[in-house]
Amino acid sequence: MEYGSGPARVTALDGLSADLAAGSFTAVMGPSGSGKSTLLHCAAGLDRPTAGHVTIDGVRLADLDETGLTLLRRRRIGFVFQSFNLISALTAAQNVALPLRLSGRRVSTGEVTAALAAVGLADRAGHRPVELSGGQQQRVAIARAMITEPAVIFADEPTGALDNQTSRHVLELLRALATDRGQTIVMVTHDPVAAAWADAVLLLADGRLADRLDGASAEVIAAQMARAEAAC
Ligand SMILES: Nc1ncnc2c1ncn2[C@@H]1O[C@H](COP(=O)(O)OP(=O)(O)OP(=O)(O)O)[C@@H](O)[C@H]1O
Repeated sequence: MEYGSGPARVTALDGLSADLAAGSFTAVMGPSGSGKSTLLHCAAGLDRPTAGHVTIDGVRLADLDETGLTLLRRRRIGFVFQSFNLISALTAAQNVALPLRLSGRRVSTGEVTAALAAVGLADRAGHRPVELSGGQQQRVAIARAMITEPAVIFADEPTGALDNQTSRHVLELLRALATDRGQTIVMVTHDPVAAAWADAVLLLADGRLADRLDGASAEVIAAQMARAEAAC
């Protein structure tokens, strides 16, 4: 994936190839500028790579026009961001229902209540984001991401703004989505403790896949990260 042209050209991803199995939980790590966000954006169909291709749930993204891509994102992909990105004027329940409304599906209260219950917030359905803690807001964001039963959930630093205890709760939820519901989770993180919840860690350096760690502990991940940062 290249940005810009001429002397301003930047190769953000270079020859990176990864196959993420359905129902797997993958963490993406690497020094600042190593291409993590670019990878997430390309993989989620938010950016089109200048070369190479992305296949999600059997669909080649390059074969879709903008409308097709938008529909795929709405129906097959969920997003969770570091800053929660909830709509402040809407209640928790209305925020969770939004992806269903956007994809033109009828919204049943039962469905929304079930999603909020799955993240432990059944009793906060009528609260607006400002009336919820950071961890509760992130759990609403996860309920919103899972309501369409997407094939893949992309999470960009989902615990970056949370304390340890609250992060743990959010990571348990993401882990359960992969293990219990077979959803594929791809999470960018700087935190080796968060990454240790994943099945595998992709370590990027300079837009390339520098290493892949399977089932590694937080200590092993931290040591590899330190090595990668020292090499930068
Ligand atoms: N829109 C853009 N235009 C030009 N260059 C870009 C653009 N987006 C990213 N880049 C460049 O591509 C490279 C990878 O950036 P990216 O944001 O993917 O890194 P990152 O690993 O997510 O970094 P961080 O941890 O700091 O968020 C960087 O050199 C960055 O400057």
